[in-house]
Amino acid sequence: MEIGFLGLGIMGKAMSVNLLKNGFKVTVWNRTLSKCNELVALGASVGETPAEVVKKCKINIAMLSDPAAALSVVFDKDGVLEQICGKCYIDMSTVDPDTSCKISEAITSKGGHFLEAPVSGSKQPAETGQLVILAAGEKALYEEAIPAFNVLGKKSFFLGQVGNGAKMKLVVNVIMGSMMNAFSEGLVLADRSGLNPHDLLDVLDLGAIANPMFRGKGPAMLQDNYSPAFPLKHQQKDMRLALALGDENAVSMPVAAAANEAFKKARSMGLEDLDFSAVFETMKILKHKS
Ligand SMILES: NC(=O)C1=CN([C@@H]2O[C@H](COP(=O)(O)OP(=O)(O)OC[C@H]3O[C@@H](n4cnc5c(N)ncnc54)[C@H](OP(=O)(O)O)[C@@H]3O)[C@@H](O)[C@H]2O)C=CC1
Ligand SMILES: O=CCCC(=O)O
Repeated sequence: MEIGFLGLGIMGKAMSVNLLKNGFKVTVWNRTLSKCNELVALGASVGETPAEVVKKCKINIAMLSDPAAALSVVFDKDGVLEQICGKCYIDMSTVDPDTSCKISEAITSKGGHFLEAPVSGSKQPAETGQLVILAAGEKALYEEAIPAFNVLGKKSFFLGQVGNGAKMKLVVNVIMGSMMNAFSEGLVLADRSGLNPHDLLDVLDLGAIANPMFRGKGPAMLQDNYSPAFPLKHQQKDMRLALALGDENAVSMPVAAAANEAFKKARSMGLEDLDFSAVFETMKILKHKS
């Protein structure tokens, strides 16, 4: 199966490398075209534009930063829409349900097939094919994409109509963003009240709230190491989109709203390209001042 892959950021690069290593032919495109070179060295072909990739490949995957990028790659000149008739488009970016529906309607009205399939899991699961895939849209395309999903992920869910994948992803990430804030506050509180925060990590890891995120990110955070796996700017984007979903559905979300403010504060401090765990830095400053 030949797959077109649009967007070679942290996730897209790891996912397309994984597809190549597992025997798929892959044609890649990235806005900054030079990022395609590493993939070419591993056997990928390159398309000069999204339209060129879609013209060549029956199944196309996108992994783009945000709603604006997802819309631009589909609707702009030389975009996906120009060649989509009879072709398949799977958007794995994290976007809001409205963006996903807009893309779906445009693609299907041109005779293309659409699936949204955002993922849970970060850089390392993308490298090792351990993502959790949250698909929704055309069931026949979901079934056709299973061989690729089986390489990219450890489990795929089909969630029904377009928008449900986006909603599930936003709900997961709003919980994750709130947890990261609570974790950061706890680490600062332990430190400022005279405890060893490394002891806190050990205690947490043995109790009812042990989880891979605390276990994986905690030690790095205590060394001020925020090498980006999931960039903070994307986590804040997901908080913003999840809060908008809460707004639409009259769901009061005070915890998420407070967490969003901390991520915004981190962006204002220039931390947007670091890992989202860098929100910890905002807590350190606040506690210093108090
Ligand atoms: N990192 C993670 O842990 C996870 C991320 N996600 C989601 O996956 C998506 C990608 O994340 P990630 O790989 O980390 O992000 P990166 O910031 O590393 O990559 C973003 C990609 O989007 C492209 N892009 C940005 N703006 C535009 C535009 N206007 N037109 C065309 N292309 C554009 C970038 O191109 P260029 O190289 O030219 O800048 C790059 O290929 C996001 O929606 C994110 O929320 C989901 C799960 C985990
Ligand atoms: O959207 C990003 C999710 C990151 C993760 O699941 O660790």
